[in-house]
Amino acid sequence: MQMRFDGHLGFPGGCADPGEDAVDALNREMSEESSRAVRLRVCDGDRVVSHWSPDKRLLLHFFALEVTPDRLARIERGVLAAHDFGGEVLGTVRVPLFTMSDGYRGFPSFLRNQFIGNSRQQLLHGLVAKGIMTKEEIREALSAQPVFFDGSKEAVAS
Ligand SMILES: O=c1[nH]cnc2c1ncn2[C@@H]1O[C@H](COP(=O)(O)OP(=O)(O)O)[C@@H](O)[C@H]1O
Repeated sequence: MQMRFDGHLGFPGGCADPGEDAVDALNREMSEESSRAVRLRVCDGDRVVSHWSPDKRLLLHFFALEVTPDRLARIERGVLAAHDFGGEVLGTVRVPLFTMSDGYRGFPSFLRNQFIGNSRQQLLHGLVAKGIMTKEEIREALSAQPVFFDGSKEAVAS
């Protein structure tokens, strides 16, 4: 994912310009927000899910690409030289997909960040759709509570 200018996490992407379809728009946005050294291109078959936001009157499409660890590292380094780096994009972050022995640090803790739009929902949906996590693992992560120094857990509002 990426840290945005507004302090929220989100995915590379943005609104389509007039005359663009979702695939064209995402490929353009990725070339602005991501590495030019590593050419990232999606096609319609990479679309995982679409959500309609009645409030914003936006149709939000989520695409996923599988990359090797080496290619991911090149993408991350390349973002530092991207057109939008330091402006709209403040950097990329890897999502920790593990949970530590306290039952909270790692993925559950990551989910407590601020996410733009429905990007948290897109992340969770994508992890299940791609077989990376089960729905049960997602449920557990969403209900995990932080552990404080004295061993107590965050009070859950009733
Ligand atoms: O990663 C994302 N997932 C889902 N929705 C997002 C994401 N990033 C931005 N949005 C939503 O898309 C809309 C446009 O976002 P933004 O202002 O970043 O696009 P822009 O790059 O076209 O200016 C906002 O309503 C925001 O909530």
